[in-house]
Amino acid sequence: MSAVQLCEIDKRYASHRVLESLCLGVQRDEYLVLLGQSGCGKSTTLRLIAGLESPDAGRVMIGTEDVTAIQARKRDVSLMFQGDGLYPHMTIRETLAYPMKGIVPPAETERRITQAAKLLGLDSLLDRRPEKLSGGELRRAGLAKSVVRQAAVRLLDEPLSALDGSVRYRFQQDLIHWHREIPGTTIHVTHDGEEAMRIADRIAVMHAGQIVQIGTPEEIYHRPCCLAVARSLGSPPINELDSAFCRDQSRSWLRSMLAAADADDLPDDIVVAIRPEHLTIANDRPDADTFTAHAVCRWRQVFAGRCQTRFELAGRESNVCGHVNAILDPDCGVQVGDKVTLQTPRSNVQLFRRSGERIEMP
Ligand SMILES: Nc1ncnc2c1ncn2[C@@H]1O[C@H](COP(=O)(O)OP(=O)(O)OP(=O)(O)O)[C@@H](O)[C@H]1O
Repeated sequence: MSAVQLCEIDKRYASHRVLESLCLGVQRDEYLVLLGQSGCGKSTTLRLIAGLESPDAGRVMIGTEDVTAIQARKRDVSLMFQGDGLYPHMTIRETLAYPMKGIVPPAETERRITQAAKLLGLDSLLDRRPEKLSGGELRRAGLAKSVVRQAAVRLLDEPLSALDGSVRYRFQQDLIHWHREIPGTTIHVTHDGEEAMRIADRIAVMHAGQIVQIGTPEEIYHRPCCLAVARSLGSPPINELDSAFCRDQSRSWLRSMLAAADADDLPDDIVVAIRPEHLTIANDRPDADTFTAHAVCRWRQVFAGRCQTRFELAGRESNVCGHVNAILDPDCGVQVGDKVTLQTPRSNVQLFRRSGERIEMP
């Protein structure tokens, strides 16, 4: 059974259509990350689930209940906004206790606050006001509000934004720990593909007001349904080679790929996409099934056991017809200025139409 279900949701602000026939099913107890570029409608989707916005069409289900017309405060949902959402004039303890006043017995309120403080390492900070906390502590205190609320569905809007380095890493671990320790369904919004990959059970990718693909991080990363999804994950981003490159070097190879896929597209209308970590340096003569490209190394940096490189692709008459990023073995010996042949097995090559649609390979 789905914990949250959005069915055919439309949402407009004046004449601006933000969500269009959006459908999303979130399973009970899963950690779902809603990933998409700025402005694609992620926060609006969270606000609709929380009941802070109403859809123009469609239904919002929480569990088996249709909550489309039910007020926010009557939904079993908590929402952590961008930022911490703390009250400057209250201590953290008072802020956490405030929403439970008159609703939850004092002993239970105290138990929940103690549990949240222990879970998030806030014990010694409960009697401080927000001004006396660091950025990471503020975020943990903000999350504690969701912990004490004990809602079945927890919504987090960009919870890691504006945190950097170790603080960000620590808070990310806190989120995973909290989700495992306190059962519930978590929906986390971000535009950061790496963050989504590290944290999600499943990722739902949004584009232009719709969910375009939903799946495990592995599925989304390795089998994106379109170029927009392929671009949303991976750092450095997926390499996209267009027909200018194919005309010069691998046109017949690409024709055979298209024939194998039973696609009648012309090579000129195709984008060849390869993840940077899938490229290696060819030492022997590659077989006919292998993708190859002649390239010149223009940048190289070894960092954290990875050799990040950028190559110019050499076209006919030595003109430059594109660039690719590659993550190579630090021992591969490639230096800036070296002329090499890059290669990858056919199984690592993904083909897309210029319109963005994926061409399935057999
Ligand atoms: N109350 C509002 N009135 C008018 N337009 C709005 C309102 N709220 C959001 N929008 C518009 O709706 C679109 C989607 O906004 P939303 O905040 O859902 O996007 P988002 O994907 O969460 O973006 P970001 O990652 O930048 O927060 C944007 O173009 C935004 O300007």
